[in-house]
Amino acid sequence: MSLIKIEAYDVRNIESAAIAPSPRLNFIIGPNASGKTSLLEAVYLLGRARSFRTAQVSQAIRFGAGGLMVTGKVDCGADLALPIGIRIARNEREIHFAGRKIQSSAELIRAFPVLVIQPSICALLEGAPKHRRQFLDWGVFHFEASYLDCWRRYVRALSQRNTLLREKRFAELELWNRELARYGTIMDGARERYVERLKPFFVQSAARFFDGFEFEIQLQSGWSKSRTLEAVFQEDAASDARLGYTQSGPHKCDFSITLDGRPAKAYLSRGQMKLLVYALLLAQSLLMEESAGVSACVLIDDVASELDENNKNRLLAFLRERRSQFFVTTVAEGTIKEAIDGDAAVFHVEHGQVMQA
Ligand SMILES: Nc1ncnc2c1ncn2[C@@H]1O[C@H](COP(=O)(O)OP(=O)(O)OP(=O)(O)O)[C@@H](O)[C@H]1O
Repeated sequence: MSLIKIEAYDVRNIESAAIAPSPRLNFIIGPNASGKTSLLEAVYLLGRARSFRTAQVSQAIRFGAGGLMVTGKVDCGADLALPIGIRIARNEREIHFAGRKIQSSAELIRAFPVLVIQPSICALLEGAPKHRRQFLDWGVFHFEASYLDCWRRYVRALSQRNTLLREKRFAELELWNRELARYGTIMDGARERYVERLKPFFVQSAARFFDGFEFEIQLQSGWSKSRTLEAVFQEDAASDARLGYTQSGPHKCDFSITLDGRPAKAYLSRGQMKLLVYALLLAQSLLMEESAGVSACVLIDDVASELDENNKNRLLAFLRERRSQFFVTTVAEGTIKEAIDGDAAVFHVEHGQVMQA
């Protein structure tokens, strides 16, 4: 899936921009603070209905404007291009896809899968486990149609169980323990399958940046598999009640990456960590491209940051081989010059104005 047209209004410093991107590589070039990230933000909003820069999407509205709007056309293959659009005002949000208004951002996420790689992306491996759960869940969501429903039911049951624990209403726990175990077990199975699918693609993409390193992804389910999930919830009820929350379960799931059996994040340099995260996210897009029959649009903000010439060139060579759509920003045209081929589109951004080269 790729965006073949995009119009953005009042997104950060962009008052209005209209571009016709390439279905493959798109380079966005401009000085600091010109609006390159703002353009990526517009694309991200179309696929996620939220910002990748801030938790409050309203902060993406241009100063002084009442709301922002992004519209586009998604090429779904087989000569089918569907309109997509989002409008965000301070207290309301409206999403349209294929000519109708949609209520949940889940539909949008499915319609236009978008991934972002930004300078702070190392948080994926170095930050809190919630980043890694989001990474997994976004991936699983595109493979298993029932996953979202299951995840929602789990979250609801978890919240109920935590309330009962805090209020010491133990007689009512059993029902929620069962509900939680039922959906938690399904979620765990889906995450395990996803990681198994991802592994060969991760090995493939990591091999592009690291010579002779053997990385492995280790999934931690969130509880010790020596007990069933239902047994965990039943047996831990007393200690959970003392804490006031459910200590174990798929909501505590995490994964780590090891290098020859050691935690990679303890040994790699900053630049290597960045490459490892690149490898992980590109593996996610590769997996989609090869197995799910759809491809994600990948946004790469400030491609040259922290990468040496050799690694940056390896990355660009890798992108050129892919069928996915990429939007890549840089401050200096020289950094990406060699990757500009006949299929690529180049955009220059200055003071919030976007010009197609
Ligand atoms: N809501 C907003 N309204 C107007 N301007 C904003 C808003 N949010 C951020 N800006 C400004 O928009 C400008 C462009 O920011 P952006 O992050 O897009 O720049 P950039 O080209 O990616 O720069 P860099 O290369 O430094 O990362 C900045 O001056 C920023 O302060």
